[in-house]
Amino acid sequence: MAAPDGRVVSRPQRLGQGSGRGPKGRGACLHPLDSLEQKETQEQTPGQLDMLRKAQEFFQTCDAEGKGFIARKDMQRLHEELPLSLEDLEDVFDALDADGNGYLTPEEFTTGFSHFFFSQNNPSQEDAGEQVAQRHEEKVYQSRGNEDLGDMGEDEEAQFQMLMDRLGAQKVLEDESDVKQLWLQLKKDEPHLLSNFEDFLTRIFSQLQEAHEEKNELEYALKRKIAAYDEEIQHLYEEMEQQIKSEKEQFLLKDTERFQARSQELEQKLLCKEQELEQLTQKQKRLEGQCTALHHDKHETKAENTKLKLTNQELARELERTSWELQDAQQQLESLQQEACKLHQEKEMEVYRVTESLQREKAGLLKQLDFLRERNKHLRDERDICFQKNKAAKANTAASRASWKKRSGSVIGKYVDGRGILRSQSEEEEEVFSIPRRSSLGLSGYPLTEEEPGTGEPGPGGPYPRPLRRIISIEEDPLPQLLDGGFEQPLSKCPEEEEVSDQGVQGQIQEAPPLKLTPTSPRGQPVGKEALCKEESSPSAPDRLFKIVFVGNSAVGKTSFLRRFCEDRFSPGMAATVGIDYRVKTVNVDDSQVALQLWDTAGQERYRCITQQFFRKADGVIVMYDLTDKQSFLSVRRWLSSVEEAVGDRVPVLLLGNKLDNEKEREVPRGLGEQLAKDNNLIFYECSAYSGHNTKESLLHLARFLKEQEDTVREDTIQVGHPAKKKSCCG
Ligand SMILES: Nc1nc2c(ncn2[C@@H]2O[C@H](COP(=O)(O)OP(=O)(O)OP(=O)(O)O)[C@@H](O)[C@H]2O)c(=O)[nH]1
Ligand SMILES: [Ca+2]
Ligand SMILES: [Mg+2]
Repeated sequence: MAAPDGRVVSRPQRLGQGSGRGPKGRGACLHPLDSLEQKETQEQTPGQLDMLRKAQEFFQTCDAEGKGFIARKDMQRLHEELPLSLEDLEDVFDALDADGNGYLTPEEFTTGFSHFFFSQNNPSQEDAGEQVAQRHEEKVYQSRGNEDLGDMGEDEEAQFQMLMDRLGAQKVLEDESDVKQLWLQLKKDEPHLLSNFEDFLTRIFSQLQEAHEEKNELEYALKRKIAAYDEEIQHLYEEMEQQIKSEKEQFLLKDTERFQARSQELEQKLLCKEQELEQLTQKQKRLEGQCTALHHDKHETKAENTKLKLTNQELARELERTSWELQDAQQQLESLQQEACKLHQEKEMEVYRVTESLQREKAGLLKQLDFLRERNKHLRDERDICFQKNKAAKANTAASRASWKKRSGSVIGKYVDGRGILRSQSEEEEEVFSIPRRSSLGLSGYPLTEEEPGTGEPGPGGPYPRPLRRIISIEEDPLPQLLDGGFEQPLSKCPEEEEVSDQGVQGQIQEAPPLKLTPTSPRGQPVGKEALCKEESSPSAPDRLFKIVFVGNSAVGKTSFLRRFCEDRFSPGMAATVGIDYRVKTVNVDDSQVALQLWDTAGQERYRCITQQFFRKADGVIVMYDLTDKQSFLSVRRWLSSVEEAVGDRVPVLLLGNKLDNEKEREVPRGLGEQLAKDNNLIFYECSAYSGHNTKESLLHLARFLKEQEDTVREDTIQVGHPAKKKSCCG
């Protein structure tokens, strides 16, 4: 059996508790009776046989089922046969169960049973005292047997009582009668067994007594143990109670602490809430105050509102009246504006007429000048002839001729050599093309070049007297007299006539009749002269005028472009423009005549400040670059910014990439020009003054744009309160 602590505890097997491991399991093959019979045959003693039989009988009584062994409870069946109590029988069983396994085999039973009887037949093994006692018991047994037969004698009674006393049976047995009867029977029937019986009884009683004592002891030990357990339990209980008490106290302590903390917290919260409540009450009071104030205000506002409504109505009436008045004023203003417009146009035309007359005067003067030059030439020729006659003066004449050749900038010198002989045209052309970018002169014809200072015309009366230098300003607005009745005839002839005139000097000599002269030099074309030619298809006077300023680096082809546009001609090797020049050209734009005053500026750096001033009165600007010259394109931005500096972005700008004919030397891709135009809101064309490609188209585009812009502005100014806006050029 396994104890809780793991140790194996062995215990004597008890009936009813055991696992049923009976004597059969030990291989007891012999039937108890067989073994008894064997013994019977071996042991010849008749007493022993009797005893064995008796024992056999007892065994069979107990083992009624024929199991072959006797259990503790089987022993109780002997209660009726023997004068023994149930407790006594159990004690007997314990005594017989020699190996203590809880079962009595037939051997154990008979051995234990016959022990008493055989001990009598082997006296050598017993001590003498015992033998005496046995004999005495025998006698008792015998006497008892006698008594049983008849009435029991007093002697036998005394004997039995003595026996009982000796055995101390009174203490153990309650009723002696059964034992007495058995004793008597035995004494009478088999007196030799009496002593054995008495021995048996003695043993039994002594064992019973021992058992009793043991029981008492055990009872006592049990009581003690119980007391100890009780005490221990009591102790444990007390300890537990103590513990519970302390736990309780601790818990209570904690609980109270918690409770206190919680109550403090709650108190604080309560305090806070109270404060909040107080604040809220104050707020409520304040709001109530405000409410009442607002209520009052509302009433006041209501009254005011009605007042304001009335005022509003009055104002509305007034507004209506005012708007009527305003409308009247607008109508008046409109009519005034129209008048002003008309006046402006008239003024413009007046100016145009004045400048045109001036221009005519100038043309006349130029012609006079040419005539005078011619006269001068003739005079010189005459003089030269005179000189030739004079041989002595020959050397002097040669020296003077050499000095003339050096002055490339002089004009009259071109026509006269040192010897007074007219130079041939081919000679002059050679000179022109050997200096590719020679400067031309400003509009008014006065030399502006600084690279040729001191280039004087050594006339017969010493150096040529130079008049005051002057650059014509755009503000003066000089215009050829296109609108005058008689302009057409003389002006249409101009280009051919002026081909020969040089811009170098313009005397104030008058009254000389104009002469038709032969062209002397392609470089001699006066850059400052006006292209007074009018479009053949426009017989009527122009109804508006636009001033357009041409800018761009030097040599991009501005002058060439203007020449192509105005005269439909191209002359290679144009001289660089000096100062400023202008041409006028009338074009047809959508059934209306538009005069374009085209201002040709000098691209050279030193004239920039002059150019700048001309932007201010410009209606449009043309910025030109040479598409075979990257640098000229890079300068476009600078030109644009100086235009913007002067006029902001109110003026439309046409960007022209010239020299399209020279495609193989192109340095500026078309895309770049387009992109630049797109970025700056410009009109863009690539053109060629040489081939005439896009010259008319581009300028007509600009003219149309200007016209449309002006139309819009006019419309806008009529509508009051709508300021004119600049239209997008490249849209
Ligand atoms: N191939 C070619 N050459 C041109 C074209 N236009 C002008 N040129 C030449 O370029 C040179 C300069 O021409 P100009 O018209 O004097 O240039 P510009 O812009 O007036 O120069 P500045 O007066 O100094 O500002 C001349 O030799 C012209 O012959 C063109 O369309 N094609
Ligand atoms: Ca046994
Ligand atoms: Mg030029």
